[in-house]
Order: sequence, then structure tokens, then C-alpha cells
Amino acid sequence: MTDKAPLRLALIGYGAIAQSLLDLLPQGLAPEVVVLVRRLPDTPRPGCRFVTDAAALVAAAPDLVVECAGHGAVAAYGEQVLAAGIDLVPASVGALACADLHARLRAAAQAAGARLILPSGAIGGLDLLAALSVQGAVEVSYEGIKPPAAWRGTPAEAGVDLAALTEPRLVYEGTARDAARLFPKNSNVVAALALAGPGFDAVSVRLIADPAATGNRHRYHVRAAGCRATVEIESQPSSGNARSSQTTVFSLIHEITAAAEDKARGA
Ligand SMILES: NC(=O)C1=CN([C@@H]2O[C@H](COP(=O)(O)OP(=O)(O)OC[C@H]3O[C@@H](n4cnc5c(N)ncnc54)[C@H](OP(=O)(O)O)[C@@H]3O)[C@@H](O)[C@H]2O)C=CC1
Ligand SMILES: O=C([O-])CC(=O)C(=O)O
Repeated sequence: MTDKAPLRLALIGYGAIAQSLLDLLPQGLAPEVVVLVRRLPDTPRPGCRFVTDAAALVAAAPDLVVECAGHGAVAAYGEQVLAAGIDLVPASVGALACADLHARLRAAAQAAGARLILPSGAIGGLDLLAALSVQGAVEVSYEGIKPPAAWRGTPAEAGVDLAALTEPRLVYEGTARDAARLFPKNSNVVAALALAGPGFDAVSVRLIADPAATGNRHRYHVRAAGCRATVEIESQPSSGNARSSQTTVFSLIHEITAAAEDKARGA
């Protein structure tokens, strides 16, 4: 990387992931980060310029926009960012379970020569799924285990008294497409598995609240012709949000670093 052409970076959202990302961003990588928020924060942050509308974000002409706000933000701003020729990394990949939105984002990217870059987020092993999917059908069964606090404010609360749990409890079983819609803040990982190649109908999902869980555990089994694989990842939550794994932040920083290296090479 060179310091001659630092990356012009913008973020959408200023919650747990965005703040942790800004804390960990290598120094000098992106000297001024434009951050799109709905309400200006009470305290300014050195190195950040906060804006409250998407037009201002686009006008700043960033090289890369990293969304870390939620499914609604991908739907609200994704097309506008890509249509301006700006590469977009959506953390909220579960928004792409909506096939229409995914198609519109891909079309906007293609028309403007921008890239829609899907991060691996909290999990990994997506390269294997991509490689196997080129050869044929791939089935994935995923299990996500998180402490009860991670399921607050989700449909899990309808059938379970999360505060009273003394043993693990299944809070959802079904398809990746429904999981992404019903648990938008917990099921981006299953969308990432689906989008890596197998598709939303080939990924089955079990979500579990476990009072003994100290972190977020993601376990998935892969079945394809000539290959079986099991991947298990346990990650600490990001500071500030029990449901978002710290590995998500690392994954986004990895994408930002790659974009900075591309820019330095003139790619
Ligand atoms: N790919 C993956 O593996 C993972 C993806 N994620 C995704 O990342 C998202 C963010 O996670 P996290 O930081 O932990 O969540 P937080 O709830 O801590 O932060 C989200 C922030 O985004 C802001 N926001 C929401 N909508 C908009 C909008 N339209 N415009 C601008 N800001 C907005 C919220 O602000 P306000 O105060 O205005 O509501 C809030 O500050 C999750 O919702 C999830 O979709 C999370 C974990 C893993
Ligand atoms: O961070 C995690 O552990 C996974 C998560 O919330 C998601 O997939 O949305």
C-alpha cells in the first residue's frame, strides 16, 4: 500500500460494528471517513465527517461504501451508491434474500461499473461453498448458537421467556430465506452461505438460544458430490451488541484493506 492515494471510505451506520471498525481501522488507511447517520452523534469523532443524507455521502465521492446499519439501509441506499459508480460492501447481506433487491443492485452495479462486494461477515469457508457450487448441488445445514440476549427483539421472544432459560432452546428452524427475513440482525451469515453458491433454498437453518453460551457459535455442515465438510466458528460479540460477532468487523476491515491495496495499485 502507498500513502500517496489513501482510500476515500464511507460508512453507513454508526452502531456497534461501525464504531468497532473505526477503532480498529489501520492508521492512515482512510484519513477521513464519511459516516451516514440518521441523527448526528452528540460527540464528534476525530477523522470522521458525519452526514445525514445519502446525497451528501455520494457527493463525497468515496472509493468504497461499507454498510453496517441493517437491511433497510441496503434497500434505501444501495442502488444510489452503486449507480454513482461507487463500490459497496453490505454487511447486511441478508437483505439480498429479497431477489428483486439483489437483481436491482446487481443491475445498478453493472451499469455503473461498480462492484457489489459480499463480505464473509461473521463466518468463513465461503470459498469452499463457491467452488463446490460450480460442480453441482450443494446442501448446507447451519446452526447458530448465541446467548439469550442476542435474541431479544426477535420473533424468538414470542415462544420463549429468554430471561428464564436454563438450558439451550431452539428458537427457529427453517429455510435460509425465511431466517434472513425473520431474523435480519442474526441471519446475515446464512445469507452469506446461500449467496456463496448453494442458494437460499439449499441452506437449512436452526437458531438456538443458550444461556451457557459465552460467545456466538456458528456451525455448518456441507454435503456435495464427493465432499463433506464441517465448519465451526466461535467468536466474541462486538462491544456494544451481543448479537453481532467481532469477526464481522474483521471481515469488513479485510475488504477495506483490499480496496485500499487495489487503489494503490491503480486496479
Ligand atoms: N454479515 C454478517 O455476518 C453480519 C451482519 N450484520 C449486519 O450489520 C448490521 C449492523 O450491526 P450492528 O452495528 O451490530 O448494529 P447496531 O444496532 O449496533 O447499529 C446499527 C446502526 O445503524 C444505524 N442505522 C439503521 N438504519 C440506518 C439508516 N437507514 N441510515 C443510517 N443509519 C442507520 C442505527 O442507527 P439509529 O440510531 O438511527 O437506529 C444504528 O446506529 C446488522 O443490522 C446486520 O444487518 C451484523 C452482524 C453480522
Ligand atoms: O454476528 C453474528 O454472529 C451473525 C449475525 O449476527 C448475523 O448473521 O446477522
